[in-house]
Amino acid sequence: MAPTVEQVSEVFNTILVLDFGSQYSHLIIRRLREFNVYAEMLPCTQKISELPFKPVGVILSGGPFSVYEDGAPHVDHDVFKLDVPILGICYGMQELAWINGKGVGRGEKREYGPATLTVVDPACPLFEGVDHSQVWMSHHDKLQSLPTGFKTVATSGNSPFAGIAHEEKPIYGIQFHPEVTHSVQGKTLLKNFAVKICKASQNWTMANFIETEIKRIRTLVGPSAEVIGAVSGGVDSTVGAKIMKEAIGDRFHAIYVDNGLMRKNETVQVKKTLDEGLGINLTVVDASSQFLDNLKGVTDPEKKRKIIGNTFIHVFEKVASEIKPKDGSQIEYLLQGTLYPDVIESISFKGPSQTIKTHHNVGGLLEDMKLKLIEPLRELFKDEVRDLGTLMGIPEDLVWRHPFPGPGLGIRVLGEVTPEQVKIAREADYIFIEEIRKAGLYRNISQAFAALLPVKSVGVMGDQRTYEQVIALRAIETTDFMTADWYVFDAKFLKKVASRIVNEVDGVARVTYDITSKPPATVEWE
Ligand SMILES: Nc1ncnc2c1ncn2[C@@H]1O[C@H](COP(=O)(O)OP(=O)(O)OP(=O)(O)O)[C@@H](O)[C@H]1O
Ligand SMILES: O=c1[nH]c(=O)c2[nH+]cn([C@@H]3O[C@H](COP(=O)(O)O)[C@@H](O)[C@H]3O)c2[nH]1
Ligand SMILES: NC(=O)CC[C@H](N)C(=O)O
Ligand SMILES: [Mg+2]
Repeated sequence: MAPTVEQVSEVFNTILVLDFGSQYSHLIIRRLREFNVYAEMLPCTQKISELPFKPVGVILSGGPFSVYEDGAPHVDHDVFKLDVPILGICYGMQELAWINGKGVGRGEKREYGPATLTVVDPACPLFEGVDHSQVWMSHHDKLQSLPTGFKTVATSGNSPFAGIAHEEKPIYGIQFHPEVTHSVQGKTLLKNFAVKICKASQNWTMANFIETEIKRIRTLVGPSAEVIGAVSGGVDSTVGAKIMKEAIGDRFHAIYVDNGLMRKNETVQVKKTLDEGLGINLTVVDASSQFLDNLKGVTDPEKKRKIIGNTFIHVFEKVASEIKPKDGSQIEYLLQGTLYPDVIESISFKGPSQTIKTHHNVGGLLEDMKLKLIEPLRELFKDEVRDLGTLMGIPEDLVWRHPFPGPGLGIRVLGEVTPEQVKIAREADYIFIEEIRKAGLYRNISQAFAALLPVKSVGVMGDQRTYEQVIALRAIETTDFMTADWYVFDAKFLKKVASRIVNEVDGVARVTYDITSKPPATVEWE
C-alpha cells in the first residue's frame, strides 16, 4: 500500500479562504502568512464534505457578483457544520446575510475608496484595536437589514452594517477589505480573527516548513527511488534542488540544460555555485545545437516558445532514460519549482486567465511524459522562497538573482534566433547588468535585460556610415510580475551604458530604453 503523505495544510493550522473571484483573494492569504498563520485558497464552489483538510477557520472572500443575481456563486451550507469561526468579507458578508434572511440589494450609492470605521460594540474581539481607523470599501450592493441572529458591531458613513457579528456563534461579516494596505488596521483585524478567534498557531515559518517538507518528500519518494530535477540556476529551482538534496541526498540528480540561449558565463557559474557552493551535483547537458537547429528559420514568438518548451522535454526524457537508479527501478519523479501564484491562478474561481504568451514550463508541457512531479514550493510565494533560500544557506547573490525565463535569449533576440544574433544580445545584456551592479542598483530593480531588435538603423562611427541593429534596454520594478513599471535611471547612467554597448558590441549602432509599463506591454518583448 502506498504510504500516506501528509499535506502542508494538514500539518499546520490552516485558515481556508474560499474565493468568490475577488481581485484581492490572494492578498488575504499573504496578510495571514505575514503573521505566521498558514492559509490556503480554494474556489467558493468547493464541496465541504470533500475538503482535503480540516481548517481552523474559514474566510469568504469578496467577489464581482451580486448575491441576489441568478447564477451568482454560493457557498456550500455545510460550511456551518464545520463548527469553526467564519468571516465574510464584502461579497462574503453579503452571502452570509443572503443565507440568513436575504436582506441584500443594490445601494443608492457605490462606495469605492476610503471610509472611517466606528466600532459600536467595543467588546467584539474582531475589532480590538481597530476603532476609528480608515478602511477601504469597494462595493455597490449593501445589507438592507440585519440578518437573522446577527447584531451590528461597526458602522461607517455609507454602511450602517460595516461590521456584523452573530449573537451566539463566532460568525462575522465586514463590508470593507481588511486585506488591502489602505485599510490601516486591516492586518490587526485579520490577526484578531485568525489568532484570537480561530486560535490558529503562529508557527508558519520557513524553518518549520523545511522540516515538514523534507519528511513529506522522504515518504513520497520512498527509501530507494531516485529523482531528477530541472535546475536552471534561478532561485526557485535552486531552492527546490537544495530541499531534495537534504531529503534524499545523492538519489537526487540535478540537470541543467545548456540550450545555447543562456547568458554570458552562465553555465560555468551555475555549475560552480551548485557543485562547490551548495554540494549539489549538477549535470550539465549541452543541447545548444539541438535548440538552435530546431529554431532555424522560425520568427513567430509563440512558435519559438513552443519549440523551446518541446525541446526541453525531449532533452529531459532522454536524460531520465539514461540514468539507471541503483535499486534497478526507473526514474519516476521530476522536481519542479512551481510557486503558489501559479497554483492560485489555476484554482481561482475566475478560472485561469487568457493566455497572453505560452510561458515555457517544463511541467505544463509534460502531458505525454511519464514522470510524476515533485513540487516542494507549490505552497510558497516568491518572497517566502527567498527566505527559505537564505535559511538554507544559499548565497545572497543567488537568492536575489533577477528571474531569467526558461526560453532565455531565444525570446530576447526578436525574430529569427541565430548564433550570431544570440551573441550580440548576450554581450549587450552583460554590459547592462554589469553597469547596474557597479552602480549598486541591482537589488532596487526587479528584472533587467537587453533585447535585440530585428531592425537596422543608420549611424556614423569613425567617419564611416554604419547600418546596424538596435538594442532595447528594459528594467522594471514589480512585486509579482503581473504588473510592472519601468525603472527610472538617471540620464548619466543610461548614457554610459549606451556608449559602452555601441562601442563594445559589434553589430549594434543604436540603443533605446523601453519606457512602457505592464500593462499595456509585457516584461519580455516576445
Ligand atoms: N536551462 C535550464 N535547465 C534546466 N531546467 C531549466 C532551465 N531553464 C528553466 N528550467 C526549468 O524551468 C523552471 C521554470 O523556470 P523559471 O525561470 O520560472 O524558474 P527558475 O529559473 O528556477 O527561477 P527564476 O524565476 O528565479 O528564474 C525552472 O524552475 C527549472 O525547473
Ligand atoms: O520561466 C519562464 N518561462 C517563460 O516562458 C517566461 N516568459 C516570461 N517569463 C518571465 O515571467 C515574467 C513576466 O513576463 P511577461 O510579462 O513577459 O509575461 C518575467 O519575469 C519574465 O522574464 C518566463 N519565465
Ligand atoms: N468587492 C466585493 O466583494 C463586491 C461585492 C458586490 N459585487 C458589490 O458590488 O457589492
Ligand atoms: Mg529562470
